[in-house]
Amino acid sequence: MKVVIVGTNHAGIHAANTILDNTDDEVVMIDRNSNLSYLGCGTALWVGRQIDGYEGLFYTKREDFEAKGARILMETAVDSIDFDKKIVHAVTKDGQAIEESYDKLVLATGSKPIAPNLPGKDLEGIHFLKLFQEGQAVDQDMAREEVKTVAVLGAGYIGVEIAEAAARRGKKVILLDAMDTSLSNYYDPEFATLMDENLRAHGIQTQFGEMAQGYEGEGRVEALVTDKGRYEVDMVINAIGFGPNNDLGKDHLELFTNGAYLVNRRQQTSDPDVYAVGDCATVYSNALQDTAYIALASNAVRSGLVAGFNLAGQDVEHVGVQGSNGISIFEQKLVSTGYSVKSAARFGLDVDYVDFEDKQKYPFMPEDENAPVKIRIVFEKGSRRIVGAQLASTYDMSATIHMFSLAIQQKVTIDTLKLTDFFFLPHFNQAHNYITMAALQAK
Ligand SMILES: Cc1cc2nc3c(=O)[nH]c(=O)nc-3n(C[C@H](O)[C@H](O)[C@H](O)COP(=O)(O)OP(=O)(O)OC[C@H]3O[C@@H](n4cnc5c(N)ncnc54)[C@H](O)[C@@H]3O)c2cc1C
Ligand SMILES: NC(=O)c1ccc[n+]([C@@H]2O[C@H](COP(=O)([O-])OP(=O)(O)OC[C@H]3O[C@@H](n4cnc5c(N)ncnc54)[C@H](O)[C@@H]3O)[C@@H](O)[C@H]2O)c1
Repeated sequence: MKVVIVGTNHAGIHAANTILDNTDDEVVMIDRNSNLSYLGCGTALWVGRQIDGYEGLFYTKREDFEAKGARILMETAVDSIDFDKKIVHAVTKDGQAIEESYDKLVLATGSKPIAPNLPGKDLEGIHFLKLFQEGQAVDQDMAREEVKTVAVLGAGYIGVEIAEAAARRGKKVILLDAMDTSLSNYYDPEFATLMDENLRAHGIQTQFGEMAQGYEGEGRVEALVTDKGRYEVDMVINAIGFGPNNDLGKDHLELFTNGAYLVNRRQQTSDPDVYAVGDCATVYSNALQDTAYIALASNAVRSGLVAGFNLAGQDVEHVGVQGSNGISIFEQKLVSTGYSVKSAARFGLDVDYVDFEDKQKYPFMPEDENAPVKIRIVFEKGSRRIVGAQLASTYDMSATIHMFSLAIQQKVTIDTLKLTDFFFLPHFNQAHNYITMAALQAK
Protein backbone atom coordinates (compact mmCIF):
# COMPACT_ATOMS: atom_id res chain seq x y z
CA MET A 1 0.00 0.00 0.00
CA LYS A 2 1.18 3.55 -0.73
CA VAL A 3 0.42 6.24 1.84
CA VAL A 4 0.98 9.93 1.09
CA ILE A 5 1.16 12.30 4.06
CA VAL A 6 0.72 16.02 3.38
CA GLY A 7 2.21 18.04 6.25
CA THR A 8 5.18 16.82 8.23
CA ASN A 9 4.84 18.60 11.52
CA HIS A 10 3.66 17.02 14.79
CA ALA A 11 0.55 15.22 13.48
CA GLY A 12 2.10 14.08 10.18
CA ILE A 13 5.31 12.96 11.90
CA HIS A 14 3.46 10.76 14.39
CA ALA A 15 1.29 9.21 11.68
CA ALA A 16 4.39 8.53 9.54
CA ASN A 17 6.44 7.00 12.34
CA THR A 18 3.57 4.73 13.37
CA ILE A 19 3.09 3.43 9.81
CA LEU A 20 6.84 3.05 9.21
CA ASP A 21 7.38 1.27 12.54
CA ASN A 22 4.53 -1.20 11.98
CA THR A 23 4.39 -1.93 8.22
CA ASP A 24 6.44 -2.20 5.03
CA ASP A 25 4.12 0.26 3.28
CA GLU A 26 5.48 2.87 0.88
CA VAL A 27 5.30 6.21 2.67
CA VAL A 28 5.73 9.58 0.92
CA MET A 29 5.83 12.69 3.12
CA ILE A 30 5.39 16.15 1.59
CA ASP A 31 5.80 19.54 3.27
CA ARG A 32 6.15 23.06 1.90
CA ASN A 33 8.33 24.19 4.80
CA SER A 34 12.12 23.72 4.96
CA ASN A 35 12.04 22.39 8.54
CA LEU A 36 9.99 19.84 10.42
CA SER A 37 9.08 19.07 14.03
CA TYR A 38 9.46 22.64 15.31
CA LEU A 39 8.08 22.96 18.85
CA GLY A 40 6.33 26.34 18.67
CA CYS A 41 5.87 26.15 22.44
CA GLY A 42 9.57 26.95 22.71
CA THR A 43 9.44 30.18 20.67
CA ALA A 44 8.65 32.41 23.66
CA LEU A 45 11.29 30.62 25.77
CA TRP A 46 13.94 31.27 23.14
CA VAL A 47 12.84 34.82 22.21
CA GLY A 48 12.66 35.63 25.95
CA ARG A 49 16.17 34.14 26.41
CA GLN A 50 14.97 31.58 28.98
CA ILE A 51 16.69 28.92 26.88
CA ASP A 52 20.00 29.31 25.06
CA GLY A 53 18.75 28.98 21.49
CA TYR A 54 16.26 27.34 19.15
CA GLU A 55 18.38 24.32 18.15
CA GLY A 56 16.77 22.00 20.71
CA LEU A 57 13.26 22.86 19.53
CA PHE A 58 13.39 20.33 16.65
CA TYR A 59 12.95 16.72 17.77
CA THR A 60 13.43 14.85 14.49
CA LYS A 61 14.79 15.39 10.97
CA ARG A 62 14.21 14.19 7.42
CA GLU A 63 17.08 11.68 7.61
CA ASP A 64 15.26 9.83 10.44
CA PHE A 65 12.38 9.08 8.05
CA GLU A 66 14.65 8.27 5.11
CA ALA A 67 16.44 5.76 7.35
CA LYS A 68 13.09 4.03 7.86
CA GLY A 69 12.48 3.89 4.09
CA ALA A 70 10.17 6.89 3.61
CA ARG A 71 10.49 9.35 0.77
CA ILE A 72 10.29 12.87 2.12
CA LEU A 73 9.84 15.94 -0.08
CA MET A 74 10.50 19.19 1.75
CA GLU A 75 9.93 22.69 0.33
CA THR A 76 7.29 21.09 -1.86
CA ALA A 77 3.83 22.65 -1.73
CA VAL A 78 0.79 20.55 -2.53
CA ASP A 79 -1.49 22.77 -4.58
CA SER A 80 -4.37 20.41 -5.36
CA ILE A 81 -5.58 16.86 -4.91
CA ASP A 82 -7.60 14.83 -7.39
CA PHE A 83 -9.58 12.76 -4.89
CA ASP A 84 -11.30 10.72 -7.64
CA LYS A 85 -8.08 9.68 -9.38
CA LYS A 86 -6.24 9.63 -6.01
CA ILE A 87 -3.39 11.87 -7.15
CA VAL A 88 -1.63 14.63 -5.20
CA HIS A 89 -0.31 17.56 -7.26
CA ALA A 90 2.60 19.53 -5.86
CA VAL A 91 5.29 22.03 -6.87
CA THR A 92 8.89 21.70 -5.73
CA LYS A 93 10.96 24.69 -4.65
CA ASP A 94 12.50 24.78 -8.14
CA GLY A 95 9.03 25.23 -9.60
CA GLN A 96 8.76 21.69 -10.93
CA ALA A 97 5.23 20.24 -10.97
CA ILE A 98 5.07 16.71 -9.56
CA GLU A 99 2.38 14.10 -9.00
CA GLU A 100 2.10 11.39 -6.37
CA SER A 101 -0.59 8.73 -6.55
CA TYR A 102 -1.89 7.25 -3.29
CA ASP A 103 -3.90 4.37 -1.94
CA LYS A 104 -4.45 6.21 1.34
CA LEU A 105 -3.91 9.91 2.03
CA VAL A 106 -3.24 11.62 5.37
CA LEU A 107 -3.96 15.34 5.53
CA ALA A 108 -1.86 16.88 8.29
CA THR A 109 -1.86 20.47 7.03
CA GLY A 110 -2.36 22.02 10.46
CA SER A 111 -3.69 25.47 11.16
CA LYS A 112 -3.25 29.07 10.10
CA PRO A 113 -3.15 32.06 12.44
CA ILE A 114 -6.29 34.17 12.10
CA ALA A 115 -5.26 37.41 10.40
CA PRO A 116 -7.05 40.54 11.61
CA ASN A 117 -8.33 42.18 8.44
CA LEU A 118 -7.67 45.74 9.58
CA PRO A 119 -6.49 48.91 7.82
CA GLY A 120 -2.67 49.05 7.78
CA LYS A 121 -2.28 45.27 8.09
CA ASP A 122 0.54 45.19 5.52
CA LEU A 123 2.81 47.66 7.34
CA GLU A 124 6.27 46.46 8.31
CA GLY A 125 6.76 45.40 11.90
CA ILE A 126 3.47 43.47 12.14
CA HIS A 127 4.10 39.82 12.94
CA PHE A 128 2.43 36.45 13.38
CA LEU A 129 3.92 33.69 15.46
CA LYS A 130 3.40 30.18 14.19
CA LEU A 131 6.30 29.05 12.04
CA PHE A 132 9.93 28.87 13.14
CA GLN A 133 10.68 31.53 10.51
CA GLU A 134 8.09 33.84 12.08
CA GLY A 135 9.75 33.29 15.47
CA GLN A 136 13.07 34.27 13.88
CA ALA A 137 11.52 37.45 12.42
CA VAL A 138 10.11 38.42 15.84
CA ASP A 139 13.46 37.68 17.49
CA GLN A 140 15.35 39.81 14.96
CA ASP A 141 12.87 42.69 15.15
CA MET A 142 13.11 42.72 18.95
CA ALA A 143 16.89 42.91 18.68
CA ARG A 144 16.59 46.33 17.02
CA GLU A 145 17.42 49.24 19.33
CA GLU A 146 14.56 51.34 17.84
CA VAL A 147 11.97 48.78 18.91
CA LYS A 148 11.08 49.95 22.39
CA THR A 149 7.33 49.25 22.61
CA VAL A 150 5.72 46.00 21.51
CA ALA A 151 1.96 45.54 21.21
CA VAL A 152 0.61 42.00 21.42
CA LEU A 153 -2.89 41.62 20.00
CA GLY A 154 -4.69 38.68 21.63
CA ALA A 155 -4.06 37.61 25.22
CA GLY A 156 -4.55 33.90 24.63
CA TYR A 157 -1.75 31.40 25.07
CA ILE A 158 0.56 32.71 22.35
CA GLY A 159 -0.07 36.35 23.28
CA VAL A 160 0.60 35.96 27.01
CA GLU A 161 3.72 33.86 26.41
CA ILE A 162 5.25 36.25 23.88
CA ALA A 163 4.30 39.26 26.06
CA GLU A 164 6.40 37.72 28.84
CA ALA A 165 9.26 37.13 26.37
CA ALA A 166 9.16 40.74 25.12
CA ALA A 167 9.16 42.02 28.71
CA ARG A 168 12.16 39.79 29.47
CA ARG A 169 13.91 41.41 26.48
CA GLY A 170 13.43 44.79 28.18
CA LYS A 171 10.60 46.03 25.95
CA LYS A 172 7.60 48.04 27.08
CA VAL A 173 4.72 45.65 26.36
CA ILE A 174 1.05 46.44 25.73
CA LEU A 175 -1.14 43.32 25.73
CA LEU A 176 -4.61 43.76 24.24
CA ASP A 177 -7.63 41.48 24.07
CA ALA A 178 -11.27 41.82 23.08
CA MET A 179 -12.33 39.98 26.27
CA ASP A 180 -12.14 41.30 29.84
CA THR A 181 -9.25 39.08 30.97
CA SER A 182 -6.36 37.17 29.48
CA LEU A 183 -6.77 33.45 28.73
CA SER A 184 -10.55 33.77 28.70
CA ASN A 185 -10.95 30.70 26.46
CA TYR A 186 -9.44 28.49 29.16
CA TYR A 187 -10.08 30.03 32.61
CA ASP A 188 -12.86 31.63 34.61
CA PRO A 189 -12.20 35.23 35.65
CA GLU A 190 -11.25 34.16 39.22
CA PHE A 191 -8.24 32.36 37.72
CA ALA A 192 -7.49 34.51 34.67
CA THR A 193 -7.25 37.66 36.80
CA LEU A 194 -4.41 36.05 38.77
CA MET A 195 -2.50 35.93 35.49
CA ASP A 196 -3.53 39.50 34.65
CA GLU A 197 -2.22 40.75 38.02
CA ASN A 198 0.97 38.77 37.51
CA LEU A 199 1.51 40.33 34.06
CA ARG A 200 0.92 43.84 35.42
CA ALA A 201 3.22 43.18 38.39
CA HIS A 202 5.94 42.52 35.82
CA GLY A 203 5.34 45.81 34.03
CA ILE A 204 3.11 44.58 31.20
CA GLN A 205 0.32 47.03 30.36
CA THR A 206 -2.98 45.19 29.88
CA GLN A 207 -5.75 46.68 27.74
CA PHE A 208 -8.66 44.26 27.87
CA GLY A 209 -12.19 44.63 26.52
CA GLU A 210 -10.86 46.53 23.51
CA MET A 211 -11.35 45.78 19.82
CA ALA A 212 -8.47 46.59 17.50
CA GLN A 213 -9.57 48.80 14.63
CA GLY A 214 -6.40 49.44 12.66
CA TYR A 215 -2.63 49.80 12.45
CA GLU A 216 -1.11 53.18 11.59
CA GLY A 217 2.30 54.14 10.24
CA GLU A 218 4.34 55.26 7.26
CA GLY A 219 5.86 52.08 5.83
CA ARG A 220 6.36 50.64 9.33
CA VAL A 221 3.78 50.32 12.08
CA GLU A 222 3.77 53.28 14.51
CA ALA A 223 0.46 52.87 16.32
CA LEU A 224 -2.32 50.41 17.08
CA VAL A 225 -5.79 51.89 17.25
CA THR A 226 -8.67 50.28 19.16
CA ASP A 227 -12.26 51.31 19.89
CA LYS A 228 -10.98 52.75 23.19
CA GLY A 229 -7.57 54.25 22.47
CA ARG A 230 -4.50 54.78 20.29
CA TYR A 231 -1.23 53.17 21.35
CA GLU A 232 2.13 54.23 19.96
CA VAL A 233 4.13 51.08 19.25
CA ASP A 234 7.22 50.02 17.31
CA MET A 235 6.16 46.44 16.64
CA VAL A 236 2.94 44.35 16.77
CA ILE A 237 2.50 40.63 17.26
CA ASN A 238 -0.91 39.28 16.20
CA ALA A 239 -2.11 36.28 18.22
CA ILE A 240 -5.89 36.12 17.98
CA GLY A 241 -6.22 32.38 17.45
CA PHE A 242 -5.86 29.65 14.85
CA GLY A 243 -8.22 28.30 12.21
CA PRO A 244 -7.87 24.95 10.43
CA ASN A 245 -5.94 24.89 7.15
CA ASN A 246 -8.50 23.16 4.93
CA ASP A 247 -7.41 24.59 1.57
CA LEU A 248 -6.79 21.22 -0.08
CA GLY A 249 -9.93 19.33 0.92
CA LYS A 250 -12.62 21.90 1.62
CA ASP A 251 -14.50 21.26 -1.64
CA HIS A 252 -14.44 17.48 -1.30
CA LEU A 253 -14.57 16.57 2.38
CA GLU A 254 -17.25 17.10 4.99
CA LEU A 255 -16.36 20.02 7.26
CA PHE A 256 -17.07 21.04 10.88
CA THR A 257 -18.68 24.43 11.60
CA ASN A 258 -15.26 26.17 11.67
CA GLY A 259 -14.03 24.45 8.49
CA ALA A 260 -12.00 21.65 10.12
CA TYR A 261 -12.12 18.26 8.40
CA LEU A 262 -14.78 16.24 10.18
CA VAL A 263 -13.24 12.93 11.25
CA ASN A 264 -14.51 9.79 12.97
CA ARG A 265 -12.80 8.16 15.97
CA ARG A 266 -10.27 6.53 13.58
CA GLN A 267 -9.33 9.93 12.05
CA GLN A 268 -11.11 9.02 8.82
CA THR A 269 -12.78 11.85 6.88
CA SER A 270 -15.98 11.56 4.83
CA ASP A 271 -13.76 10.04 2.09
CA PRO A 272 -12.75 6.63 3.52
CA ASP A 273 -9.34 6.75 1.80
CA VAL A 274 -8.50 10.12 3.34
CA TYR A 275 -7.48 10.59 6.98
CA ALA A 276 -7.05 13.97 8.66
CA VAL A 277 -4.98 14.58 11.79
CA GLY A 278 -3.90 17.44 14.02
CA ASP A 279 -5.01 21.06 13.76
CA CYS A 280 -6.76 20.60 10.41
CA ALA A 281 -9.19 18.05 11.87
CA THR A 282 -11.89 17.82 14.54
CA VAL A 283 -11.49 16.04 17.86
CA TYR A 284 -14.02 14.26 20.04
CA SER A 285 -14.44 16.17 23.30
CA ASN A 286 -15.19 13.94 26.28
CA ALA A 287 -16.34 16.93 28.33
CA LEU A 288 -18.84 17.93 25.66
CA GLN A 289 -19.53 14.34 24.55
CA ASP A 290 -19.49 15.69 21.01
CA THR A 291 -17.27 16.86 18.17
CA ALA A 292 -15.11 19.91 18.83
CA TYR A 293 -12.08 21.81 17.52
CA ILE A 294 -9.08 22.19 19.85
CA ALA A 295 -5.73 23.13 18.28
CA LEU A 296 -2.99 21.68 20.48
CA ALA A 297 0.24 19.80 19.82
CA SER A 298 -0.87 17.18 22.36
CA ASN A 299 -3.97 16.49 20.25
CA ALA A 300 -1.94 16.52 17.02
CA VAL A 301 0.45 13.86 18.33
CA ARG A 302 -2.31 11.53 19.52
CA SER A 303 -4.47 11.90 16.41
CA GLY A 304 -1.40 11.14 14.27
CA LEU A 305 -0.84 7.97 16.29
CA VAL A 306 -4.48 6.89 15.89
CA ALA A 307 -4.45 7.42 12.09
CA GLY A 308 -1.08 5.66 11.87
CA PHE A 309 -2.29 2.59 13.78
CA ASN A 310 -5.44 2.32 11.66
CA LEU A 311 -3.45 2.67 8.44
CA ALA A 312 -1.12 -0.01 9.77
CA GLY A 313 -4.09 -2.35 10.02
CA GLN A 314 -4.71 -2.06 13.77
CA ASP A 315 -8.25 -1.06 14.67
CA VAL A 316 -7.68 1.75 17.17
CA GLU A 317 -10.37 4.20 18.27
CA HIS A 318 -9.40 7.62 19.60
CA VAL A 319 -10.43 7.89 23.27
CA GLY A 320 -11.23 11.57 22.80
CA VAL A 321 -9.62 14.62 24.39
CA GLN A 322 -10.18 17.08 27.19
CA GLY A 323 -8.16 19.99 25.77
CA SER A 324 -5.89 19.84 28.83
CA ASN A 325 -3.47 22.74 28.87
CA GLY A 326 -1.10 24.75 31.02
CA ILE A 327 0.84 27.98 31.16
CA SER A 328 3.72 29.25 33.26
CA ILE A 329 4.50 32.98 33.17
CA PHE A 330 7.07 34.51 35.51
CA GLU A 331 6.06 32.83 38.81
CA GLN A 332 2.40 32.19 38.00
CA LYS A 333 1.28 28.74 36.85
CA LEU A 334 -2.20 27.88 35.58
CA VAL A 335 -3.45 24.52 34.32
CA SER A 336 -6.90 23.52 33.14
CA THR A 337 -8.79 20.71 31.47
CA GLY A 338 -12.27 20.40 29.98
CA TYR A 339 -14.54 23.39 30.42
CA SER A 340 -14.57 26.39 32.74
CA VAL A 341 -17.95 27.57 34.04
CA LYS A 342 -17.83 30.28 31.38
CA SER A 343 -16.95 28.03 28.45
CA ALA A 344 -19.43 25.35 29.61
CA ALA A 345 -22.22 27.91 29.26
CA ARG A 346 -20.94 28.80 25.80
CA PHE A 347 -21.11 25.15 24.76
CA GLY A 348 -24.54 24.56 26.30
CA LEU A 349 -23.50 22.46 29.33
CA ASP A 350 -25.52 23.01 32.53
CA VAL A 351 -22.86 22.98 35.25
CA ASP A 352 -22.13 23.67 38.89
CA TYR A 353 -18.71 24.09 40.49
CA VAL A 354 -16.76 23.89 43.75
CA ASP A 355 -13.80 26.04 44.75
CA PHE A 356 -11.13 25.57 47.39
CA GLU A 357 -7.85 27.23 48.25
CA ASP A 358 -5.15 26.00 50.60
CA LYS A 359 -1.41 25.68 50.81
CA GLN A 360 0.12 22.80 48.87
CA LYS A 361 1.80 21.49 52.05
CA TYR A 362 1.23 21.95 55.77
CA PRO A 363 2.36 25.37 57.02
CA PHE A 364 5.09 23.70 59.10
CA MET A 365 6.98 22.98 55.87
CA PRO A 366 9.54 25.55 54.67
CA GLU A 367 7.83 28.65 53.31
CA ASP A 368 9.95 28.84 50.13
CA GLU A 369 8.87 25.33 49.03
CA ASN A 370 5.20 25.90 49.76
CA ALA A 371 2.49 28.11 48.29
CA PRO A 372 -1.29 28.46 48.15
CA VAL A 373 -3.07 26.50 45.42
CA LYS A 374 -6.47 27.54 44.12
CA ILE A 375 -8.70 24.89 42.56
CA ARG A 376 -12.08 24.87 40.82
CA ILE A 377 -13.82 21.66 39.79
CA VAL A 378 -16.69 21.99 37.31
CA PHE A 379 -19.33 19.24 37.11
CA GLU A 380 -22.47 18.71 35.11
CA LYS A 381 -25.74 19.16 36.99
CA GLY A 382 -27.82 15.98 36.86
CA SER A 383 -25.17 13.46 35.81
CA ARG A 384 -22.66 15.05 38.26
CA ARG A 385 -19.80 13.94 35.99
CA ILE A 386 -16.70 16.13 36.15
CA VAL A 387 -16.39 18.27 33.00
CA GLY A 388 -13.57 20.63 33.93
CA ALA A 389 -10.92 21.69 36.43
CA GLN A 390 -8.66 24.71 36.86
CA LEU A 391 -5.69 25.16 39.19
CA ALA A 392 -3.54 28.20 39.92
CA SER A 393 -0.42 28.56 42.03
CA THR A 394 3.19 29.66 42.05
CA TYR A 395 3.93 26.07 43.15
CA ASP A 396 4.28 23.50 40.37
CA MET A 397 1.04 21.56 40.87
CA SER A 398 0.70 20.93 37.11
CA ALA A 399 0.67 17.11 37.27
CA THR A 400 -2.62 17.23 39.21
CA ILE A 401 -4.45 18.16 36.00
CA HIS A 402 -3.66 14.77 34.43
CA MET A 403 -5.91 13.09 37.02
CA PHE A 404 -8.76 15.47 36.16
CA SER A 405 -8.20 14.85 32.45
CA LEU A 406 -8.61 11.10 33.03
CA ALA A 407 -11.60 11.75 35.31
CA ILE A 408 -13.40 13.61 32.51
CA GLN A 409 -12.47 10.90 30.00
CA GLN A 410 -13.82 8.17 32.30
CA LYS A 411 -16.95 10.13 33.34
CA VAL A 412 -16.00 10.16 37.02
CA THR A 413 -18.54 12.02 39.16
CA ILE A 414 -17.76 14.71 41.71
CA ASP A 415 -19.16 12.35 44.40
CA THR A 416 -16.63 9.62 43.51
CA LEU A 417 -13.86 12.17 43.95
CA LYS A 418 -14.98 12.97 47.52
CA LEU A 419 -13.46 9.80 48.94
CA THR A 420 -10.89 8.92 46.28
CA ASP A 421 -7.59 7.75 47.77
CA PHE A 422 -4.86 10.36 47.37
CA PHE A 423 -1.53 9.55 49.00
CA PHE A 424 -0.13 11.91 51.61
CA LEU A 425 3.42 12.85 52.55
CA PRO A 426 4.34 16.21 54.13
CA HIS A 427 7.08 16.71 51.54
CA PHE A 428 4.40 16.77 48.83
CA ASN A 429 0.93 17.64 50.15
CA GLN A 430 -1.60 17.61 53.01
CA ALA A 431 -3.73 14.71 54.27
CA HIS A 432 -6.90 16.76 53.82
CA ASN A 433 -5.69 18.00 50.46
CA TYR A 434 -7.37 20.62 48.28
CA ILE A 435 -8.80 18.10 45.82
CA THR A 436 -10.67 16.19 48.54
CA MET A 437 -11.68 19.38 50.30
CA ALA A 438 -13.04 20.91 47.11
CA ALA A 439 -14.97 17.76 46.15
CA LEU A 440 -16.53 17.52 49.65
CA GLN A 441 -18.14 20.92 49.11
CA ALA A 442 -20.32 19.58 46.28
CA LYS A 443 -23.95 19.48 47.41
C1 LIG B 1 3.89 29.85 19.46
C2 LIG B 1 3.11 28.58 19.66
C3 LIG B 1 3.15 27.93 20.89
C4 LIG B 1 2.42 26.75 21.07
N1 LIG B 1 2.49 26.13 22.28
C5 LIG B 1 1.82 24.96 22.47
C6 LIG B 1 1.90 24.26 23.71
O1 LIG B 1 2.61 24.68 24.64
N2 LIG B 1 1.19 23.13 23.85
C7 LIG B 1 0.41 22.63 22.85
O2 LIG B 1 -0.19 21.55 23.02
N3 LIG B 1 0.30 23.28 21.66
C8 LIG B 1 0.98 24.42 21.46
N4 LIG B 1 0.88 25.09 20.25
C9 LIG B 1 -0.03 24.56 19.21
C10 LIG B 1 0.70 23.51 18.37
O3 LIG B 1 1.90 24.01 17.86
C11 LIG B 1 -0.19 23.07 17.22
O4 LIG B 1 -1.39 22.57 17.76
C12 LIG B 1 0.53 21.99 16.41
O5 LIG B 1 1.60 22.57 15.72
C13 LIG B 1 -0.39 21.30 15.41
O6 LIG B 1 0.38 20.37 14.72
P1 LIG B 1 -0.03 19.89 13.25
O7 LIG B 1 1.02 18.94 12.81
O8 LIG B 1 -1.44 19.46 13.23
O9 LIG B 1 -0.01 21.21 12.35
P2 LIG B 1 1.09 22.28 12.01
O10 LIG B 1 2.09 22.39 13.09
O11 LIG B 1 0.34 23.50 11.62
O12 LIG B 1 1.83 21.65 10.73
C14 LIG B 1 1.22 21.56 9.48
C15 LIG B 1 2.26 21.26 8.44
O13 LIG B 1 1.62 21.15 7.18
C16 LIG B 1 2.39 21.80 6.18
N5 LIG B 1 1.50 22.18 5.08
C17 LIG B 1 0.36 22.88 5.15
N6 LIG B 1 -0.19 23.01 3.95
C18 LIG B 1 0.63 22.37 3.07
C19 LIG B 1 0.60 22.18 1.67
N7 LIG B 1 -0.39 22.65 0.90
N8 LIG B 1 1.61 21.48 1.10
C20 LIG B 1 2.62 20.99 1.86
N9 LIG B 1 2.70 21.15 3.18
C21 LIG B 1 1.70 21.83 3.79
C22 LIG B 1 3.00 22.99 6.92
O14 LIG B 1 4.17 23.46 6.27
C23 LIG B 1 3.30 22.38 8.29
O15 LIG B 1 4.60 21.84 8.37
C24 LIG B 1 1.62 26.24 20.02
C25 LIG B 1 1.60 26.90 18.79
C26 LIG B 1 2.34 28.05 18.60
C27 LIG B 1 2.31 28.71 17.27
N1 LIG C 1 0.53 26.62 26.46
C1 LIG C 1 -0.18 26.09 25.48
O1 LIG C 1 -0.78 25.03 25.60
C2 LIG C 1 -0.28 26.83 24.18
C3 LIG C 1 0.61 27.84 23.87
C4 LIG C 1 0.48 28.53 22.67
C5 LIG C 1 -0.53 28.18 21.79
N2 LIG C 1 -1.36 27.17 22.09
C6 LIG C 1 -2.47 26.84 21.18
O2 LIG C 1 -2.30 27.41 19.90
C7 LIG C 1 -3.55 27.92 19.42
C8 LIG C 1 -3.41 29.37 19.04
O3 LIG C 1 -3.09 30.16 20.19
P1 LIG C 1 -3.60 31.65 20.29
O4 LIG C 1 -2.99 32.26 21.50
O5 LIG C 1 -3.44 32.32 18.98
O6 LIG C 1 -5.18 31.47 20.47
P2 LIG C 1 -6.11 31.53 21.79
O7 LIG C 1 -7.42 31.03 21.36
O8 LIG C 1 -5.44 30.94 22.96
O9 LIG C 1 -6.23 33.10 22.10
C9 LIG C 1 -6.72 34.04 21.18
C10 LIG C 1 -7.07 35.30 21.97
O10 LIG C 1 -7.35 36.34 21.04
C11 LIG C 1 -8.48 37.05 21.49
N3 LIG C 1 -9.10 37.66 20.32
C12 LIG C 1 -9.78 37.05 19.31
N4 LIG C 1 -10.15 37.95 18.39
C13 LIG C 1 -9.69 39.15 18.81
C14 LIG C 1 -9.73 40.47 18.27
N5 LIG C 1 -10.31 40.72 17.10
N6 LIG C 1 -9.15 41.47 18.97
C15 LIG C 1 -8.52 41.21 20.17
N7 LIG C 1 -8.44 39.99 20.71
C16 LIG C 1 -9.02 38.97 20.04
C17 LIG C 1 -9.35 36.03 22.19
O11 LIG C 1 -10.21 36.65 23.14
C18 LIG C 1 -8.30 35.13 22.84
O12 LIG C 1 -8.00 35.56 24.16
C19 LIG C 1 -4.57 27.69 20.51
O13 LIG C 1 -5.32 26.55 20.21
C20 LIG C 1 -3.73 27.48 21.74
O14 LIG C 1 -4.35 26.63 22.69
C21 LIG C 1 -1.27 26.50 23.27
